[in-house]
Amino acid sequence: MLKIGSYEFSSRLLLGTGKYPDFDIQKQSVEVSGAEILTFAVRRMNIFEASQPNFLEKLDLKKYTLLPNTAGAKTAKEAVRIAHLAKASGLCDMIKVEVIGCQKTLLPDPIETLKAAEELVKLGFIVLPYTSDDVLLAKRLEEIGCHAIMPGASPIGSGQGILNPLNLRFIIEQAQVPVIVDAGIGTPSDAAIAMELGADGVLLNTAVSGAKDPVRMAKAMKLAIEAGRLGHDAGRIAKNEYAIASSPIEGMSIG
Ligand SMILES: CC(=O)[C@@H](O)[C@H](O)COP(=O)(O)O
Repeated sequence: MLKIGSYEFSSRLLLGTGKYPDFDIQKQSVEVSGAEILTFAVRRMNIFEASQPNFLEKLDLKKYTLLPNTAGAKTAKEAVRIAHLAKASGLCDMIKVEVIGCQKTLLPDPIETLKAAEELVKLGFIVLPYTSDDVLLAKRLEEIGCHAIMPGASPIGSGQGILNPLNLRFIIEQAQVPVIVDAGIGTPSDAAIAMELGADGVLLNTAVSGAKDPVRMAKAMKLAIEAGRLGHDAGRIAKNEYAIASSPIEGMSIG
């Protein structure tokens, strides 16, 4: 079970809802992924205008927990304002804090992210900040009361996979709240590695929505995340410098 604040989920895949070729493919991808948490940019939605086109309109929203995100915010103040909008729409009291500090790399601004997260925790939101893979910043975010930490694997949409597995491992080792690897996942094996490292979940979007066959990729991601988790829980063997025979013959008499 993935527990975030008072919420519990059986799927450890969190899926983004943007950039699909069309809404039917989005719907099928979401369904086969088994994801229970869907994230969306509040700024992209006409949350108060039922008559306006809505990019979540094909989805049966009763089946999912919506995780609004503050994409588009460049300051803590903007992120807090977007979070208030999301809460006022009654969609969910969880918020993914995303405060981007650089438009070219889309890397998060650590100071504004920390400020926004701190304020939103105080206001009673369930706060999931998207952060870099900085180990000490992850610690600070947990200390101020964030309910999960979402370190990036690599820049959003880059599909480069996990650039610094050691940092992710340190973040995971020290965390008492769920760690959800977010952004930069390119392939199912990237997602599996995140889970093998001990992550509690993976949030991804582009790897599925931009795949040649998004529906198949959504299924592959589901299976990879399940396999990675299973592998982690099963406990990997130690790495050895030299070979160790798989079928030991010591003590056996060979005629
Ligand atoms: C949808 C969302 O929240 C993105 O900002 C997220 O970080 C996913 O990144 P990828 O598209 O690289 O998976």
